Amino acid sequence: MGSKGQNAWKLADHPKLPKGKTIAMVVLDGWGEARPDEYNCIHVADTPTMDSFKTTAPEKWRLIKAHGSAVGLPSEDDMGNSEVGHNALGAGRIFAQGAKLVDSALASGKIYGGEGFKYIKQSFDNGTLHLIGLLSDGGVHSRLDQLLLLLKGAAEQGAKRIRVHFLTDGRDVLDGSSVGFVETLEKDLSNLREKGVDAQIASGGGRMYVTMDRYENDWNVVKRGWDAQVLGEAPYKFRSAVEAVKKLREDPKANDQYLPPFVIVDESGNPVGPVKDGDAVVTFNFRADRMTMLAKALEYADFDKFDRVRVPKIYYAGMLQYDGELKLPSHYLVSPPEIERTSGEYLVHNGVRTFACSETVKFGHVTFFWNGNRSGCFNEEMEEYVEIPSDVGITFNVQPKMKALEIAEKARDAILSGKFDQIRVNLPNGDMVGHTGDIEATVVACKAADEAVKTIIDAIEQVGGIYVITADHGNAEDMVKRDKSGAPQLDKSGKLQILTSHTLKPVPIAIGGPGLKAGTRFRNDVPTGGLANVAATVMNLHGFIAPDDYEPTLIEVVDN
Ligand SMILES: O=C(O)[C@@H](CO)OP(=O)(O)O
Ligand SMILES: [Mn+2]
Ligand SMILES: [Mn+2]
Repeated sequence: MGSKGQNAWKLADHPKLPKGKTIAMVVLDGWGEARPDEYNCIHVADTPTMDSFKTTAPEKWRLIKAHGSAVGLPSEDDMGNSEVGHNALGAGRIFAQGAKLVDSALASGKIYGGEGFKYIKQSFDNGTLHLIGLLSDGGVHSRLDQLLLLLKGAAEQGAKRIRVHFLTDGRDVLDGSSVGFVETLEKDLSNLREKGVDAQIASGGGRMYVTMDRYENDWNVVKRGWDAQVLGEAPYKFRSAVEAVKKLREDPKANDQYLPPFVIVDESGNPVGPVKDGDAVVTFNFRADRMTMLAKALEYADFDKFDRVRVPKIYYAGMLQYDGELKLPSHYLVSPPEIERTSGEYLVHNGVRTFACSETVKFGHVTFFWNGNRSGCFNEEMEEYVEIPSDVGITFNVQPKMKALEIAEKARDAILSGKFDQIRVNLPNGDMVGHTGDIEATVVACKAADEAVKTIIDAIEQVGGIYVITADHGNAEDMVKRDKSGAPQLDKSGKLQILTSHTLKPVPIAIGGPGLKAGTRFRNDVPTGGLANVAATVMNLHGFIAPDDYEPTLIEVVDN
């Protein structure tokens, strides 16, 4: 529990809304609102439940912002993502997020005076500095410009030998863009070499196949990365990284997200950058979920998830600290946002019993991210978190229904059990299948998510409860890259450019159910409302007024 006294957690009663209603809080992952055309999979799909909210009760349906400054990102060109989206939903306030904090630490130079940088600097005289992370300008997990600044800064601070181990993206940026990012990186590294720094790329692989698994769905992914990055072993060996990516992409089934691991070798065929005793490692992603597993492998003495074979004694720092509860990693270059006093923590102190559920690939979204990047419950007696195992080793276009039905059934049972006041789920389909770029499969995915919503609201109907249905950011509602006028863009060969990434679109929020007091509706004086306004809204529906510093509620109760 937090350090505040019990009284400080007490929420004031809402003057009009009762306590004790069962509330379903549903987050459709990657479900935005966009023009209804053939590349909008939500529009194409049969989604009668989600449609009905909009058409039958417009005063209980609206759009909210889910990108840019509304979720603490540096600019309005930054698409939303699950981390910042669920942070905002759960915390009820907008925190300057990792991307922004790293930008300012680099701009001011403060990053080099911090504890984390001083720690890794100990390797600079005799060791190598390794940088591991996602190579793109997507801005969801990392950013190329930040990596380039860090490389330059580290060299100025005395790093003499640098090795970069990159993961290709194709998920937050267009598939195929990896080659350009590697070329840019190579150029910067060659500038450093001209200045006398021994700087090179040492290994690579696609983010979804190498290193960036999350929530312990498949440790093999992290192992493939470990073997290449730390041990210097991989099925493919190349003399140059640009050549590696180009060659591996020649396989007609290849894409940036799933490139196999490779290492760069010297003229005698030896890997140029395995990690050795006395080296430093920095994982340069600012976002937590897909770096936590590697952080554990790099940091923990006791580790049994795979055979690490060789565990070098290194100075390891994360770009940020990824898990505030586990204090993982213990060294980091930039302090993470301090997301405290989240709605989940308030609600347990006010007697609200919570059930949270998703499948593995989104499980931490409604637990870890929701609770401000903190693993575990606040109070085990008041909360139950249920994880449904995700399918492993597949791309989700082959299984577009994912575990939506199972999640909905768990939620239904939790609602009907009477044991919980809040039932919180994430439905992954629109996002996970949207990221594959497979339009047909994404249509199936959207329908499955809609059916899951139906199961949940039917249960709410039975117990006289309330539902709040929203999303964390867009994805499935737009599957093509567009020009300024909104027309789909073609690539050089005349092919449609498929958008695998999230979008800048707003997301819907709908409230309803038999437990919703008559006269409850969306206010019209918070037109710029965003995800951070949802926490106060949900607190109201539980019968409480949110703390003063929370973003304002979206609802009002008018006397009929
Ligand atoms: O898969 C992920 O890591 C991101 C995209 O990079 O998606 P989301 O934010 O929806 O988790
Ligand atoms: Mn998401
Ligand atoms: Mn996503």
